[in-house]
Amino acid sequence: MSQIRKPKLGQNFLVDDHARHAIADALGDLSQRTVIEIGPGHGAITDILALRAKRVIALELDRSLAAELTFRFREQPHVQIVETDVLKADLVALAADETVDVIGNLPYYITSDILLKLFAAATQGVLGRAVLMMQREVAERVSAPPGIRDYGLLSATTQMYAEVDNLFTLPPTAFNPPPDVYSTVLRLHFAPRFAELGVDAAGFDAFLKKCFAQKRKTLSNNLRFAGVVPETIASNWPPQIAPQARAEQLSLEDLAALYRALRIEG
Ligand SMILES: C[S@@+](CC[C@H](N)C(=O)[O-])C[C@H]1O[C@@H](n2cnc3c(N)ncnc32)[C@H](O)[C@@H]1O
Repeated sequence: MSQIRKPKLGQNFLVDDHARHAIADALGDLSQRTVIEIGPGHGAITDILALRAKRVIALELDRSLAAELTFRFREQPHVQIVETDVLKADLVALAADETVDVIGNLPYYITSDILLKLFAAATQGVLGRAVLMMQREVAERVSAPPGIRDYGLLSATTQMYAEVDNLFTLPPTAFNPPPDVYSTVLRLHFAPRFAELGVDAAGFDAFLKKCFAQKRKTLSNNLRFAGVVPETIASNWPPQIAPQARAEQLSLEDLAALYRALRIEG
């Protein structure tokens, strides 16, 4: 391949044939689905999607890779290659009133930003599922249940928007060039929980940031530090939550109950 790799764009291309099929398989039957692929690269996953999906929209920032794929799929109108930064793409407009799925061996340097972008689209109801490969340590944080060491703001935020399955982990040798880290594939089934838990998305997202601001602090100290009046905390603290609890120990149900009790805005 004549392509010059751009390490800054997270270009570690998947070369394990079994793995690229397993990633596509994780989205299930795609014959009636539109799939948005993030960072198609040389098309390791795109080639499989093109055979299986009703429609594929692949978003690639690297101009020469986008040109390579545009040429390769020039006679397959159901495969659209868009040269763009995924963080600037309008996913809701691309979905065009359908519920679409997302797939991607992500550029790891912007994993969190991509997740936040997907969550915003999920609140618009346009996303079904996503199968995403990311650095193993990040995947462990995303999928950790409360009370586990890895559980934190990223876990709580993700789990407000989606059910998360940790599917499998790949060694660096599955890629060319091999990255320095192991990689894990997660499947997200988007099902935002805000209405069910009686909270508003923007306010509760901001509240979670306050709750998890400093891991070493108790939850009530984090809230005080964020400017919540101590009397408000003392008089509204739900009885089921221990006064010295840390945010990392609490379920989303408990955090939502606390948010409702404190009626914290923004
Ligand atoms: C880890 S590689 C995966 C490539 C291919 N899907 C594979 O599995 O072999 C990440 C890809 O994302 C692309 N990329 C990096 N930053 C991007 C961005 N902001 N928007 C869209 N694509 C991006 C890179 O150019 C690269 O092709």
